[in-house]
Amino acid sequence: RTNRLPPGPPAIPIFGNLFQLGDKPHRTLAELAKVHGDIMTVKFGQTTTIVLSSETMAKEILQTHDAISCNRTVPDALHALHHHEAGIAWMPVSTTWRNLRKICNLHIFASQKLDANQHLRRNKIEQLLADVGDSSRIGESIEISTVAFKTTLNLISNTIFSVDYADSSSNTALEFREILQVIKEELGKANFGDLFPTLAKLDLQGIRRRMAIHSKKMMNIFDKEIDKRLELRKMTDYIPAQDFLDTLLQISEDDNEELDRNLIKHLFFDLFTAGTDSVTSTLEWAMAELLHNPKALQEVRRGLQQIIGKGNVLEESNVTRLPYLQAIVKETLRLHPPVPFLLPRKAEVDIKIHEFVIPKGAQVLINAWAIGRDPNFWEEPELFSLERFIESEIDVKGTNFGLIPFGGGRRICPGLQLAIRMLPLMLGTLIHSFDWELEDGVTPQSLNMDETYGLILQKTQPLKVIPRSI
Ligand code: HEM
Repeated sequence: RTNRLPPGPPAIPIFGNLFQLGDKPHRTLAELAKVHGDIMTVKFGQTTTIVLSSETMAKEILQTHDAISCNRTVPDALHALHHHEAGIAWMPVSTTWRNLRKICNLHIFASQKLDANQHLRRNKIEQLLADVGDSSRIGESIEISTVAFKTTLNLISNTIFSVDYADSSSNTALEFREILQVIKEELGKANFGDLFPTLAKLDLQGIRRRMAIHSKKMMNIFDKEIDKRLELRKMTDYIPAQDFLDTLLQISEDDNEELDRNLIKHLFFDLFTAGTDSVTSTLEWAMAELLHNPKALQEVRRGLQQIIGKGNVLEESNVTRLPYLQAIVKETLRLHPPVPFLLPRKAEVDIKIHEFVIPKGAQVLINAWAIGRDPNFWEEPELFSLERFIESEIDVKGTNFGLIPFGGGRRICPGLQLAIRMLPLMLGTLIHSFDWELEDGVTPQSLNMDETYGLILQKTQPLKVIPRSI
């Protein structure tokens, strides 16, 4: 029987491509995985979506059939400004996409490049320390997602432009943050056009129109950054900034066919939208899990004290010697992958996996959340345990299909290398420099760990903690 797919549950879309069962959105992923096994069909409107929820199914798509499933189904909102044709995350696999990936891998996210601009991130970590230090002096609690977002946005904006976009005193930064927020809200809305593609052009909810207005504003900010830099680059005594912008302008000057201004701006759009919330959410979950599991926190802190020493700062190069710090990042990404269904893929032809055929044109979602908790792959999957990654080869880099928070195959997240530098650096710094107290009445056991399912998997109750200087 090769053409049968199991029927799906009654599902209603909560936004774009994603689903809610019944009235409990935060249980959605658990329901999908536990009730419906490792392959499930969801039909709604004119769309058919196949959800895959096991390591073996993920491997079929991300490895065996990657070549015929590596294009995306694109949310209608992203047709604004033709982003789906120029943005690396959404355009089909093509010569332009390959070039952009090559540029990212070789010139932006390569180890030597990230080594060369780590001072940009170091500065932002010092600012994080100063901000948290201010709160600790007056004994006030902080929302981890707020400081995590500020630091992540600054880390990314400095890595790209050598500027602070999380610095509220500049108008551009303020405007940028507002636009980013509105874009995320529009992208998170249930869009009728995604379910009935033949009606999408009518844009009944105005989502595409508003996306176009805000994306244009964001592109204008990028234009200004590019113009400013081009002026600087004309000066004879200009010293290159070692950031992404300089690198991309150099590549564009060498060969404008390969990379023009439009592609650069759409690339920035994707880097900011893909990078900020995923890192922020992971950091918040990692802190929450450590406070929920004090023994794990002690273990990570002990390692930091031994390797870094009291009063010294953590550097990116120290992380390889801190296995528990690396393990906490992996364990957090296993339990709380920020992009729980990865980004959607599309079956270009009928795809046969095991005894099923995924029909041509169907949207394929890989449930990384369920795979990270699959008892057939993980021992005691609900248990938060750093030990499972000590002396284990399992990594997040797309070759172990039981742990795929960054996806896999051709479309694996290109920001992976940057993310796995930023996360331990921020997390290690917060743990090494401060003791963290939960607010009155909250104990490690009673800390709320509910997940809310939005564009990104978030903590339902933001984590609030009081830092105490060590
Ligand atoms: C914890 C952090 C992050 C996680 C978990 C994450 C996860 C993901 C996932 C699941 C995908 C889709 C992969 C697939 O389809 O197989 C993706 C794609 C992407 N990510 Fe990330 N990401 C993170 C951070 C970043 C950062 C920091 C950047 C850049 C600054 C970034 C840029 C991108 C881009 C450009 C794509 C699209 C790639 C393509 O379609 O060719 N991500 N990411």
